[in-house]
Amino acid sequence: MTSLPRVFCIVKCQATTHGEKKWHRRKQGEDVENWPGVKKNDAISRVYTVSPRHQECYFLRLLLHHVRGPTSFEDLRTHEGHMCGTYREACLLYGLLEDDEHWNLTLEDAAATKHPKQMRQLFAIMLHTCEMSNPAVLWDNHKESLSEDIHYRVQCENPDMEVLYNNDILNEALVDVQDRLQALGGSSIEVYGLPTPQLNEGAALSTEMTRETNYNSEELAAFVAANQPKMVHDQATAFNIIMASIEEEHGGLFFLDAPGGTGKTFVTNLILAKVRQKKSIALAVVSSGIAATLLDGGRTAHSAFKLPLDLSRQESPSCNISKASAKANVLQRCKLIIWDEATMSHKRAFEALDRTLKFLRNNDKLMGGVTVVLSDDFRQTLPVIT
Ligand SMILES: Nc1ncnc2c1ncn2[C@@H]1O[C@H](COP(=O)(O)OP(=O)(O)OP(=O)(O)O)[C@@H](O)[C@H]1O
Repeated sequence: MTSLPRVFCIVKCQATTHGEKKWHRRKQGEDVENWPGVKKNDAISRVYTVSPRHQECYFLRLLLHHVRGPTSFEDLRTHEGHMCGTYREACLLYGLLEDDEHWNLTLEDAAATKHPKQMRQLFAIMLHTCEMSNPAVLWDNHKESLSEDIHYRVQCENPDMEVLYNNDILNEALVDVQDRLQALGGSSIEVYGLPTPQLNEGAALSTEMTRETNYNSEELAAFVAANQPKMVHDQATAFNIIMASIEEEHGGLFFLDAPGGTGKTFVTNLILAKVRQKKSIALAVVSSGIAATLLDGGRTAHSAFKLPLDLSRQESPSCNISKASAKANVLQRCKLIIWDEATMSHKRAFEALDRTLKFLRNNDKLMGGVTVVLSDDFRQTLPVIT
């Protein structure tokens, strides 16, 4: 019964005066050779109208008008042998979408005269109503103007360092654009091809986090490119083993031991740069303040981990860091901890760190699954005489 309307239709019989209705077989055209079930005829038909708001449907409709002889949806999305992930991308490759240059100029003009908050409102309106071809490229071109007020606020909170535009600043701007878009009744921001904002980043723009993420990737890449080839065989072996542990997220505890002046600090600075270059967090701590100046971004272990001062008197000490604090956020996200001059620290300092990392990261592996590199030279430690 379900196929009845496809095969038959009911029409009024012209011959009778009473308008009697009769079933007639539908005109279906001729079969297409090698395509069972497909018919062809010379009838003119209509394609459904689709609103540009239903983005992928709209782009599919656009392609149906321009691509000749497609045999499947995949075929429709394929341009010169490359199958696109979306119909929008295929439309772009076919040159069916208009250039976004006038939207680019609009945002450039706004950047010169408007407050970043007003720019974000403008960008949200543009996303919602202007059917731009590639909003992600516009975001990329103007993300710094769109988040300038947030950058300024973070800079005022951290007057002793030059704050760079980092992912957390851009994330806050994206969250604001998303809120404004939703207030206008628009879709979620990913629908427009923009990065998904992280909503639970309350402590992300804290001084602690800014300090650990405020690195210039290009400068670090240049430093790595200049120094990595200089490593001697043993340095390269240590470097590769530690980098593999970080990249594969195996965690583990390493001890970098070599006589003084043989390049331990050289290797650790290279590892720090390599990790930070990828926007990951790498903490560099040392036991004494003066040695902290030798490591890039170095701090004393007591300051970074809030170690208790009376380590020798406590049986099982742990760091004074609560789970909701900014320090905890840094330790939860960090991939590497380098502890130089490790032989100068009390063994309970390492036990306290181990306990704290396990607790903060909800991970029972050694050091909560973070790769920890201890570095020093026992030969330089004076014998303790009691
Ligand atoms: N492969 C290398 N190529 C060029 N210079 C290097 C290399 N390895 C080490 N150096 C240089 O040698 C000097 C001493 O190295 P470094 O300070 O890293 O040694 P160290 O083992 O940390 O010493 P200490 O135990 O006294 O702290 C530094 O100036 C460093 O830049």
